[in-house]
Amino acid sequence: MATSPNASTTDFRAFHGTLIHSVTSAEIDIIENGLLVIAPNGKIVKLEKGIAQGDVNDQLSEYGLTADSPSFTSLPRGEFLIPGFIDTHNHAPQWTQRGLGRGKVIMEWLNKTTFPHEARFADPEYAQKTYGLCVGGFIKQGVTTASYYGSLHGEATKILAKVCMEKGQRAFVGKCNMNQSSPDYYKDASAEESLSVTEDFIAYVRKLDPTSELVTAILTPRFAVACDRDVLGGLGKIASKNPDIPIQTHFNETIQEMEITKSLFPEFDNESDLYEHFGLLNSRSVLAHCIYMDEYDTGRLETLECGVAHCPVSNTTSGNFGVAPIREYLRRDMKVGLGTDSGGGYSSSIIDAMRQAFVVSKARELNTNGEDKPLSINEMFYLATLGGARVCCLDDKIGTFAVGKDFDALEIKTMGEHSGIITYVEDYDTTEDIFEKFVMSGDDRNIARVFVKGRSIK
Ligand SMILES: O=c1[nH]c(=O)c2nc[nH]c2[nH]1
Repeated sequence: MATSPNASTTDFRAFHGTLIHSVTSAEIDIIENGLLVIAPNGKIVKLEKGIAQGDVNDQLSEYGLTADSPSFTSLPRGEFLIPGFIDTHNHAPQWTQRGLGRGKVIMEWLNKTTFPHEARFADPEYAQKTYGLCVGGFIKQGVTTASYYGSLHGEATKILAKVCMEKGQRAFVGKCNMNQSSPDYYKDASAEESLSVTEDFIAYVRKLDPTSELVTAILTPRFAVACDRDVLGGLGKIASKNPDIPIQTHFNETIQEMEITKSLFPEFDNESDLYEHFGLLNSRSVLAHCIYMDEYDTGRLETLECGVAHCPVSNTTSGNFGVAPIREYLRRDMKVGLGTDSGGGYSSSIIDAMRQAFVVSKARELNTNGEDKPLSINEMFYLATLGGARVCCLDDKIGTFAVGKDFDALEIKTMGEHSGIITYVEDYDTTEDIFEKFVMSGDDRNIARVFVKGRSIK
């Protein structure tokens, strides 16, 4: 068993200043003079609003802290805390191919750009080096939780899980199942092998992190195109035997992919029926893209409480310009969050994903003659935080600063040495202005510290 990253933390930690988190998909709470106290186990034990600087010591005394303690942070103007970003769809092996193959449609991009690259993860040394860079790179950009696809290799995917654990990132990690429609050099040897490597991987993760404090195995059929009926059915059985294990796949991503799916599985009229038949759609399912949706598919995902991983950068820059109906998902209060789809897109930043989600929502407004209004700043932020937590069924644990949740957070700085190239903060800016400047023009230089379960990991 790996040592818990919090084992050496013995002190309470506290912050005083501006705290910003979502209340609903459309509303944020900007808490001025907030006081947040975090217990040594990483849980938030106190959240108070409107505490004057002079009253901080009184509020902290029961935790053995004062305003002079090293684990107390006072956030001056231009600095604030937000919940950590949640990347609901991320291909870890594609870290070193981001941006490659723009303009290719999905099958050409997979065959020419992606599979030759992912095949390199047969080499554990390459996996160790690349996954270290990948997980470190996402942490640097404020991703406190990621849902990762690994490659098809069991050993490399174990390395990915271990790297997340060691670096302290919360993660779902999945061995990618794919035993058809790909070249022989990058394909599971058989359905049996695909499933047995998956079960071995699940057992490994259960040992690595027995209570899923940070790392959880996730079932990862790449997409129906890449899996035969035995693999899909076998994964469905594993899902029903392991009700704590989430499932991720790609769903209604491109017209080409949907046509190939139909030709391989003619007995199903749509992808909802297909994945549901094999036991892969439930409240733990994280479905990437969900772009080309009719009322039937949308209704099934709503009824089955599946989560949608919206990946606006890859949806609009690989092959077609895919406009997912996010306003409709929000209207129905479906679970929807953001994915960088690192590799599928060119950016590994959730801040970029927020902004591109806005661009896509403007396109959707055009496509619907103004009916689907564009996303607001608050909605973009919700998708990156609480929305993502809901997609991962982790909203009882993370996504806001509610007492009892784990402290997964980003300390944002917009002035001085951390200002980077953010839109300049003027004396007359309100906190709302500064927050909007961060969402629309900030980057990783504004993310001074990253916390997962109360532990500082950047
Ligand atoms: O964006 C994507 N990235 C992938 O690796 C992939 N595989 C199937 N479908 C996919 N879509």
